Amino acid sequence: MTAIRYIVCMGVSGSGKSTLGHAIAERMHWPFVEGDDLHPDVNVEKMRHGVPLDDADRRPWLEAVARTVRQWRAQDRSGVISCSALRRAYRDVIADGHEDVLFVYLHCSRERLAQRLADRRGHFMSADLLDSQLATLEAPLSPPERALRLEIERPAQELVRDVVDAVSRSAVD
Ligand SMILES: Nc1ncnc2c1ncn2[C@@H]1O[C@H](COP(=O)(O)OP(=O)(O)OP(=O)(O)O)[C@@H](O)[C@H]1O
Ligand SMILES: O=C(O)[C@H](O)[C@@H](O)[C@H](O)[C@H](O)CO
Repeated sequence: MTAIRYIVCMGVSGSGKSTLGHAIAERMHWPFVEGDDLHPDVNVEKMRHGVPLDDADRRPWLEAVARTVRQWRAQDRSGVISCSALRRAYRDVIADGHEDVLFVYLHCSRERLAQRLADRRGHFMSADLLDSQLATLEAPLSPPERALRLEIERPAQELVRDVVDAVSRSAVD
């Protein structure tokens, strides 16, 4: 099996992608890129106003995420990135035909997600967008995709350990 070199923390808004992504990157000593920082300003304004993004809005953003992974690969470096990557077609853009990308899918109940978004301060994402995010989500199926589903109710340290184990196993299998 191809060794995992890139981790995409994916899931709907508020599922904990940034939080877990940081923790994984720190544990692995890999760089972390916050996928939200790659949105064009026009997307951020839409989300701030509670307007869901569509496929056309997401295209330049997904291309920027894919470019980040491509640059890491060209430099022979590993990395972790957060990106909702809600649909299979979006993940295909990011994986770009390579098998070295693991999608870590953060799963959570709607109630818990709504609570987290309500409690969160200082983030542009409107909590009103949760239902459209859930409607858009196509949960990854592994196989054919290379994905690891994690229940985010579990302690963060355990989630990090599961990801590290998956990466380690992929290097020896
Ligand atoms: N394991 C956890 N346990 C409890 N709360 C958490 C956990 N992980 C994240 N949170 C909290 O949930 C909220 C959402 O987390 P985070 O910003 O990491 O999600 P996200 O998926 O990156 O969101 P977005 O896509 O909207 O940027 C934050 O307030 C964060 O502190
Ligand atoms: O795909 C989308 O609808 C959005 O881009 C979001 O998911 C954000 O990037 C992010 O997660 C918000 O905080």
